[in-house]
Amino acid sequence: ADLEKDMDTLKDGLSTVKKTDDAQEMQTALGKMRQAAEDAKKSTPEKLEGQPADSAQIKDFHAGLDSLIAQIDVVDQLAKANKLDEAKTEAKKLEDIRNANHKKFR
Ligand code: HEM
Repeated sequence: ADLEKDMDTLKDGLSTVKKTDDAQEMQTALGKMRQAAEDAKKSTPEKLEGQPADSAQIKDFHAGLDSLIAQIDVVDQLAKANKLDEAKTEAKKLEDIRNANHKKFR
């Protein structure tokens, strides 16, 4: 899928994670977010077009997505333990990661 589509999937997933009071629904949304973040690594942001795959900026882009995936897993563990309030608190960090990376790559 293209990067915009993956980003839209992340957006929909995050909105569900923030809203839902159902641990199963939260986990399903996180699973879709995780897949989209993995898939996004196959794309090159417009800003970085023409950069070699081993350039520092492309590596930094991948690292940003890996940090998002790591935090998705933190939220998922809490959802799995049915700790939805804690999961939502940790989900705020997904927005921090988004904002920091959008500043760099969007
Ligand atoms: C939960 C986290 C995130 C959400 C909800 C999110 C959401 C979005 C949305 C809605 C767009 C606009 C898509 C469109 O044009 O239709 C976008 C664009 C973009 N995002 Fe994210 N994003 C997230 C995390 C990240 C991360 C971690 C990175 C990089 C490591 C990133 C990189 C980008 C880039 C590069 C674009 C512009 C697309 C392009 O250059 O082709 N995003 N994002």
